[in-house]
Amino acid sequence: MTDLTRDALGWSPFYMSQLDIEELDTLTPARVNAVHRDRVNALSEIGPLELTLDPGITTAAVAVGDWVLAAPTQHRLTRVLDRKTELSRGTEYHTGEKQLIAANLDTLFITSSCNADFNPARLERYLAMAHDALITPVILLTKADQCDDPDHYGDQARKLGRDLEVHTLNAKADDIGAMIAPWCGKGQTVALAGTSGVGKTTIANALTGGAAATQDIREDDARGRHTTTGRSLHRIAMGGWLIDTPGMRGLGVAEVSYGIDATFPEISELAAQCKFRDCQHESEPGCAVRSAIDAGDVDPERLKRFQKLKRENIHATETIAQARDRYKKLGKMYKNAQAKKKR
Ligand SMILES: Nc1nc2c(ncn2[C@@H]2O[C@H](COP(=O)(O)OP(=O)(O)OP(=O)(O)O)[C@@H](O)[C@H]2O)c(=O)[nH]1
Ligand SMILES: [Zn+2]
Repeated sequence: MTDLTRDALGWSPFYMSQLDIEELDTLTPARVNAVHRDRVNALSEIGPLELTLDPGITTAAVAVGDWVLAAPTQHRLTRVLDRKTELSRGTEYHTGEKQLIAANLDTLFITSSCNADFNPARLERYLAMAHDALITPVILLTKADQCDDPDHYGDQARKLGRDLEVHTLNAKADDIGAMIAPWCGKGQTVALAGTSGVGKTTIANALTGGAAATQDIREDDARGRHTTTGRSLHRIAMGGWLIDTPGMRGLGVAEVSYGIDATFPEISELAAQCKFRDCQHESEPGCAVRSAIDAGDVDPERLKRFQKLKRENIHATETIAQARDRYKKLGKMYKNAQAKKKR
């Protein structure tokens, strides 16, 4: 039997503090494990629930991993609780809207392989995303068994952060559970990110005993009906939870300026000492970053990738902000036209 107590589901004082006394008496906290067009599924102390949404809440505002309050007898979701962390994607450039990917993750396993897939710039993008969302990143480098010198990759990866956790492994044979147990214990929530073929499914299956591979499961919902739906919050043997949604598999980088600085601390800290506040660290006088590179203290390749990621981030962020402006203007135009019609 799966333990569905609040603690086992990842409940904490952070969520509890958001409830008032009446809510505490009448509503049931539940953790979302599937989001559909018009309803969500959630796990709670009283079992799995299928919930429709109160007016004013749309499923676009709910993510797998969310804690919600449910009125269980009416099978309704009444409120989404504030998130500890959130992963989202700014795909809708026309509206500037974010697409939610996962909520309340504690750890992101950034996965690559000890082969040509290994790419510091790509790993840094994922690191920036995790840092930006305040999610702990852990790097997993698979296919160590197919490589002569896995430590070479491990060492390269460790240079991408301070005290960065990096593990090289054979995803098909190693005891992955034991290796990453500290992040997968009771109530902890994790996800796997990385390009296609690096071994995410293999690792997910090792952690969940195959549950992640089985996207469609038949089970009785709260009303005793049979439902067949894709669930995306999977129980890990050590007591944690793995979020595996299609969105998790195609993460990009946008609006992560804080995360970029946190991913390149040796550069962002020096940048504060540059003579000019908007120093680009190209050829400006009094550039602390350039000095450190000349002195051999900072890797020039890291600076190049830092600058590239910053440029891309500004581009994406501006696009979203500009789109918002445009839509505001459009909205005004529309209102004016309506007002004229009425006159
Ligand atoms: N030898 C070896 N093979 C591995 C390892 N990790 C994964 N594989 C193999 O690599 C292939 C791809 O692994 P998957 O787990 O499907 O990769 P994925 O990241 O889930 O790929 P997508 O589903 O496309 O995102 C499979 O044939 C795995 O058996 C490893 O550490 N060592
Ligand atoms: Zn500078």
